[in-house]
Amino acid sequence: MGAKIVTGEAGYVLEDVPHLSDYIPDLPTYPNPLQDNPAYSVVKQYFVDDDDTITQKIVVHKNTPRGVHFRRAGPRQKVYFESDEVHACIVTCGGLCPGLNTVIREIVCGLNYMYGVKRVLGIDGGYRGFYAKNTISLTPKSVNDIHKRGGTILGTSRGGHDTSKIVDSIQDRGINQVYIIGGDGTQRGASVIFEEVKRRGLKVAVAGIPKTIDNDIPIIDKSFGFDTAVEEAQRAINAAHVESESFENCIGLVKLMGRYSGFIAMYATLASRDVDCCLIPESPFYLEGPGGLFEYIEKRLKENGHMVIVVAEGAGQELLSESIHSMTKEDASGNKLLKDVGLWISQQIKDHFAKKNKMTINLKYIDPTYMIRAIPSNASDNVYSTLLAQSAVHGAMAGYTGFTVGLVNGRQSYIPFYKITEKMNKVVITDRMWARLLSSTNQPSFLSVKDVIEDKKDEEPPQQQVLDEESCLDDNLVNKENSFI
Ligand SMILES: Nc1ncnc2c1ncn2[C@@H]1O[C@H](COP(=O)(O)OP(=O)(O)OP(=O)(O)O)[C@@H](O)[C@H]1O
Ligand SMILES: O=P(O)(O)OC[C@H]1O[C@](O)(CO)[C@@H](O)[C@@H]1O
Ligand SMILES: [Mg+2]
Repeated sequence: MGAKIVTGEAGYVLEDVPHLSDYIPDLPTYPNPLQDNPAYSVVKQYFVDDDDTITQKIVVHKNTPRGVHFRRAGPRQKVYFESDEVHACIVTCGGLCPGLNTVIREIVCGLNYMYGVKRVLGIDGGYRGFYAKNTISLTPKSVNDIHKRGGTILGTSRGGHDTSKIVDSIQDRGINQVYIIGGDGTQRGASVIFEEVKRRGLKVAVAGIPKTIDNDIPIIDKSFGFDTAVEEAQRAINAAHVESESFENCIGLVKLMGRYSGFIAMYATLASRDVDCCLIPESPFYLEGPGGLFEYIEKRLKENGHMVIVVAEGAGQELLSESIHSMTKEDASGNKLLKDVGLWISQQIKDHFAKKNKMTINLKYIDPTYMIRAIPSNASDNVYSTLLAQSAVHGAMAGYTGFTVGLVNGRQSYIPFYKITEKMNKVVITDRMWARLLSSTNQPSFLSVKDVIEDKKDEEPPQQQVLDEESCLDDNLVNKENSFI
């Protein structure tokens, strides 16, 4: 389906989400049952006005266009489903992330407590569970405690997305609301499910809830579970620091998740203050020679006797592919399989210092990657996950479909799938946040002045990346940094 674009004065653009009534004529509407709910009856203007939209661009100049907006999430006065007509299902796909169980819990409880919906199914083990497994019945009672546990009670998987089998299963089971929790790949899968549902003319609302521990989804302020992951990473960094302080010439090395986006490593480094060097996929580095990593390590050890290095799993992959050849190239979803930068860099450092009898060093390597995503979410991610789940429920009940729910500049919004899947959110190393990190660690930038000038001469701006306050005036660019600071 083509984009639903509404324009207004002063360069206002609404990138709207699809609605069931776009392709099913004469759908009946019903008063929102929340109007009789005692908890909400005291709230003035509880229902969201249909004209409410959220701006993507928060820093503007006097004469710049108002730019892209998204539909504000929340309960509507009229709903498109009667309570006992709803038959919902929930699926979780891709990697784990703290908060998954909270989102599941709050969809089930939100549907039940706010809209009186009793029939909710869990799909077992990701997309393939639609056609290859039995479903799990979910009630407020059965999900009551799950937010205290890590992982997903539904199980998850990569690969196995067979659109027509999935939509057949939706149709055969009489499901009319589908809640899909997952990362960029999952949202791409959700988008094709929506297209197929629409092609068949089904009254089925498809709602995505974005999940990514790497924080690599664009538009949204940040992903649920990210704060928890950064907090948990502190424990590994602290251990690396304690170890490195206790031995002579000791390097504590911590590998964190971050396939293409180094946000966890960057924020964990900024939070810790004990890190001397942070390596991320977006910032190429080199080992040998002036300005290289070995020279910096030698300097820090001479100055301080110890150091801590944090490396994101996707960092330096171009260096590794020169020296390690691996047979398996992709996972079941088609994501490139990475080589272990932590082990590789540990060996390179040891070899370098052993080679010329340069210095006797100790190196302690800590790999907590799965530990930081398998834990339950912290308090703030629990609240965040709850709001996302409730917004998704309000959207589906109001007949919206083909949307991902997300926080944009601190407000819950409905975002069309294509905005979420067309780009990837990455750290912009020529922006202020990375400069803050460099000035906090004092590590080399691994960029010569010439590189920076060359970079700036590049015709294409870095369109899909998180930008700093001053660089968000271009309509095409994504500004997300304000919500982080
Ligand atoms: N282009 C696509 N079309 C249909 N389905 C897709 C597409 N890309 C991925 N999927 C499906 O989405 C599911 C999850 O994808 P993937 O394993 O890439 O994880 P993800 O959602 O990106 O999460 P994360 O990367 O955070 O772990 C898989 O079942 C995969 O088959
Ligand atoms: O080993 P798995 O489960 O495929 O997951 C690893 C990948 O998943 C992620 O955590 C994203 O979900 C990446 O950071 C990591 O590369
Ligand atoms: Mg992904």
